[in-house]
Amino acid sequence: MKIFSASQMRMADEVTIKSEKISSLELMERAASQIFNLLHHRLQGAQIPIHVFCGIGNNGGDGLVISRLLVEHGYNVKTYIVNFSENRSKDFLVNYDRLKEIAKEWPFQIKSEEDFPTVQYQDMVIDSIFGIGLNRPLVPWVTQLIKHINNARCFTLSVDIPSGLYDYKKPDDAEGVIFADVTVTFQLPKLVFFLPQTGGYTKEVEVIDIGLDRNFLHQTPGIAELINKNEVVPLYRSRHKYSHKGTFGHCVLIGGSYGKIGSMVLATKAALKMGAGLATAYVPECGYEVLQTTVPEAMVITDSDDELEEINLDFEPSAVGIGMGLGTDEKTIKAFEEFLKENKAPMVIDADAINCMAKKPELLEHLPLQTIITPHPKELERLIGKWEDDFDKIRKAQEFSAKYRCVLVVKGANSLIIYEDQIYINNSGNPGMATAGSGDVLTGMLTGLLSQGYDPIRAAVLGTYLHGSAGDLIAQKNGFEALIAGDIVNNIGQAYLELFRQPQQQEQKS
Ligand SMILES: NC(=O)C1=CN([C@@H]2O[C@H](COP(=O)(O)OP(=O)(O)OC[C@H]3O[C@@H](n4cnc5c(N)ncnc54)[C@H](OP(=O)(O)O)[C@@H]3O)[C@@H](O)[C@H]2O)[C@@H](O)CC1
Ligand SMILES: [K+]
Repeated sequence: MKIFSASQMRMADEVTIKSEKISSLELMERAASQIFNLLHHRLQGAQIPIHVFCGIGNNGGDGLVISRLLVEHGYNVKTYIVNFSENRSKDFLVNYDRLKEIAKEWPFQIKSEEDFPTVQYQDMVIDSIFGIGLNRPLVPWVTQLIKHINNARCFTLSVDIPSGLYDYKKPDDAEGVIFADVTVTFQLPKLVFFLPQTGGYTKEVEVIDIGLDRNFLHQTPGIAELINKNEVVPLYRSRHKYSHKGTFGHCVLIGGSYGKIGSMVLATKAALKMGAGLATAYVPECGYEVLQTTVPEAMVITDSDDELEEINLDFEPSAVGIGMGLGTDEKTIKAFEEFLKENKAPMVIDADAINCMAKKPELLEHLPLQTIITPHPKELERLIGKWEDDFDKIRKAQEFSAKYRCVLVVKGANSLIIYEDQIYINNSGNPGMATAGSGDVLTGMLTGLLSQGYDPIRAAVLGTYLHGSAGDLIAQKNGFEALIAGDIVNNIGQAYLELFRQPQQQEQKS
C-alpha cells in the first residue's frame, strides 16, 4: 500500500473534487461520516460522554461533522473549538453553522488554559485539532491542552493523524502530541505511523477508503510503500516440477568465531529453509563439529582456529551472506577485503561485516551492485553518522544507498528497506523478535532468496516480510517472551504457506 506525503494527499483531494465534480464540503462529509459510522457501530448508542476537540482547519471540520452526526443519533456529545488561529477554513465554517443549527448546546470556545474542560478517564475523546496541515510549533496553551487531554488517559480516537504530529519531522515536544488509542486515517497510511520516534503515538491505525481518485492514487508514485501480504505475494516465484537443487543455487554463509558459532548455525539453517539448493558454512575450525552436527544438510569449510583469517572458496557461490559472529580483528578485516575484491556473487552483509566496513570505509567501494546491508540502528549510525530524527535518518540512508548502490535493510519494529529513492516499510513482525540471533536468521533468509535468483530488492522485501511473518506465527502460539531465533527458522515453511492461506483483510496494523 502506498504512502503519500501531506502535499500529495492534498493533491489527491483536489483531483477528486475535479474528477468527481463534488465539492470539498461533500468530500469532508463523506470522510467524516465514515468515522462516525465506525464509532456508531462500536458504541451502539452508549451514553458515555464524548468530547470532540476541533481545530479551525479541515481536520476541525471533520470533527464538526462527526459531532453533528453523533448529536443527531442521540449521543452525549460536547464539542470544543480550539481557537489557535483566526484563519478558519471555509468548510470548517459551513460545518460550524450546521452543528449550531441542530445542537442544543453550542460548541464551547477554548482560547486559553482557563477554558480547559474536565475530561474523565471513563469518557471518550475525538481528537480533531490538527491534521496533516500542522506546519509550525504549537502555541504553549495548545500544547498544554494536548497534555491535559492525555492526562485523562481516556479512550482517544484521532482523526487522520494524532494532533501535534508533523508528517515530515519529529514533534517539537515529545509530550505535546495526542496519544491515540486508534487513529482513523483517510485513504492511505501516513509515514509517521511506522517510524520508531512517532509510531508510538497511536496504538492502532485504521485506514478508511474515502474514494479519492483511483487513477491519481494509482499513477502517483508514493513516498514509500507499506509492505503487507498483498504486496509480497506477487514477489514470490513458484517452483517448476523439473527444477533440481542446482536451480536454487549454492550459497555460502561466512562468519563465526569462538563462542559465536550459534549465529552461523541459525543463518545456515535459515538459508536452506528459505529454499537455497545447497549451502556451505565457512567458519573457523572451532565451528566445524557444531555445524556438522546441528545442520547436517550443509557443507562446512574451515579456516584457522578461533576466527577467520582467510576466505578461500573452491566454488563459485550463487550468493554470499557474511558477518554473523565474525569479529572485527585486523586479520578478519583483511580477509574480508581480499574476499570483496574477488567476489562477484550477490551479497548480504550483516553484523561484524558492517562493523568492519565502518572501521575501513574503503571496503564499501568493492561491493557488488545492490548488495544488501542489514544494520540495526547502532550499526547504521556507524555507516551514515548521527541523525536529527527518523526523517533525517531516511534521507541519510537514501544518500548512502545511492552512493554505494546498495540496498539497506534498516532493522527495527517496522524494518525499512531502502534503495536509492525507494522506501519499503515492512509491516510484519512483533516485539518478541527483539531477541538474540533474530538478525542472523534474517541474513540467512535473504541469502537463501538471493541464492535462488531473486533480485536483491525483491529478496530484501520478501525476506524481511517472511522473517516478521514467521515471528508472528510463533507469537500467536507462544506469546512474545518465549520467542527465540531458532523458532523463527522453524516457522519459515509456515510463513511461506501463510502467504497463500487467505486474502488479507483491508486492515492496517501499526
Ligand atoms: N486530504 C484529503 O483528502 C482530505 C482531508 N481532510 C482533512 O483535512 C485535513 C487537513 O486540513 P488542513 O489542511 O486544513 O489542515 P489542519 O491540519 O486542519 O490545520 C489547520 C491549519 O492550521 C494552520 N496551522 C498549522 N500549524 C499551526 C500551528 N502550529 N498553530 C496554528 N495554526 C497552525 C495551517 O494553516 P496556515 O495558518 O498555515 O494557513 C493549517 O492549514 C486532513 O488532516 C483531514 O483531516 C478531509 O476533510 C477530507 C479529505
Ligand atoms: K487529529
